[in-house]
Amino acid sequence: MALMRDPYEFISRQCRSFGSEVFEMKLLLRRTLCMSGAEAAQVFYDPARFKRAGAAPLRLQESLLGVGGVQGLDGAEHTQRKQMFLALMSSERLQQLAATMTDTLVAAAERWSSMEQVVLYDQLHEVLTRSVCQWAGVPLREQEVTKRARQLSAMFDRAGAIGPPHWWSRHARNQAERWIAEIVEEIRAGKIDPPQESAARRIAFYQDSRGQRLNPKIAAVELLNVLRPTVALSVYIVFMVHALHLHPEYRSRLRQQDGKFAQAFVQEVRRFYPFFPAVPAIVRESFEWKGMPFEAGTRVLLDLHGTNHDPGVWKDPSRFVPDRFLDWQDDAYTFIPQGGGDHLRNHRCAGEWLSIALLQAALEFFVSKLSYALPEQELEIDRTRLPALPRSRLVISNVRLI
Ligand code: HEM
Repeated sequence: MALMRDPYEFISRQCRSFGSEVFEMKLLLRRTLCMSGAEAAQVFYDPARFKRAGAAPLRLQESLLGVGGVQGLDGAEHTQRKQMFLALMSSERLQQLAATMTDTLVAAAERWSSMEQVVLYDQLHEVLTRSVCQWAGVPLREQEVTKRARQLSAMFDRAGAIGPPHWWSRHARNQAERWIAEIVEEIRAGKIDPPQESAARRIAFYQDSRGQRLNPKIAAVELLNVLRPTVALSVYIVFMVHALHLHPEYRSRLRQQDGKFAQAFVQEVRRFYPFFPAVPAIVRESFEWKGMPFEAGTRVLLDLHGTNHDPGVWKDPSRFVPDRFLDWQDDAYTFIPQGGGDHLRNHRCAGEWLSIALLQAALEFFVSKLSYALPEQELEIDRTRLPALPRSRLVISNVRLI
């Protein structure tokens, strides 16, 4: 299928060939509308027009997302659950996680320095698993780190695959949900006592509008909604190291200047590199847009990657130019690598600020704290896999802490 063969470019390419921001196609035998661009995003993030219940394909719920989590909620129930996630993201807490990740990177780099070659993508899964479990109040014994890192990474790294890798992703989700549901029950029983402000405690004791706690399986889905995507930041960190390698001219500015240029660099990594291709929703009530009928119940995909590369908004969109973000006016619909609209009212990523904080800390680590080389390898980005990655998964060598 064309979308699976070319997940990142398909929608924007078709839009260009039809000369329209919206077109119709059949996806898994269902009529599906695909939209691209900032204007499309503004319509897509209007909760009066779209809902999320039933939007995600079953194969993604069984692997990447889980069933019963915030992604599939609408209206007041969504806002209340989303508030719980956003309450975890104070800047103080994010700085704590960034500091934990940097310490974990330093410890890992000591090991890497005795290795001939380090496959960064794989190593980062363990670094981020250790860091986020500690921050979120999830107990993790040393001997289970590798197993849990594999389970958390399989949920995003294999979810989009076909056949056995996808089944492994589903199996990993089942195992991880069982692990976390048990932890939730132990927290409720007072056998584990994570810190007050931790995700594990907040989610275990979260109550809905009727004063009901989440059932342990759904609580596990939500706690995994914090752990899994934090480990998925390994994809962006690999892209960041890839960008540093291809653009060494930025290194001295990153070392010398205040955080503003580092932030611009991180934003450009999020804009430029392919990660989440598109997000789905269902038309709530029929309406028409750009001459296209949007009938109630139709599935719609919003093109995230294509919107971030819209030549009408971004000058030379396929060039990596961090400076474009130095005077960029933040807006909710033109730059949407982690969804658009409002973080509370819409389904925009709950972990966007966390992502930026960790990417900035990782950037500082790779620029100022680590010396390394890139041996010969296939650095070309494989855009047919989901998520896209350099074919080599990014190998570094001659690692030394500075
Ligand atoms: C690794 C980089 C990340 C990417 C590319 C990413 C991307 C996204 C995207 C595209 C969405 C859906 C937006 C929509 O449906 O409109 C989303 C939602 C979400 N993300 Fe992220 N995300 C990332 C990291 C994180 C992190 C670190 C966390 C938590 C710590 C997180 C938690 C969530 C949650 C809970 C939702 C559901 C929000 C809702 O349905 O209201 N994500 N993310």
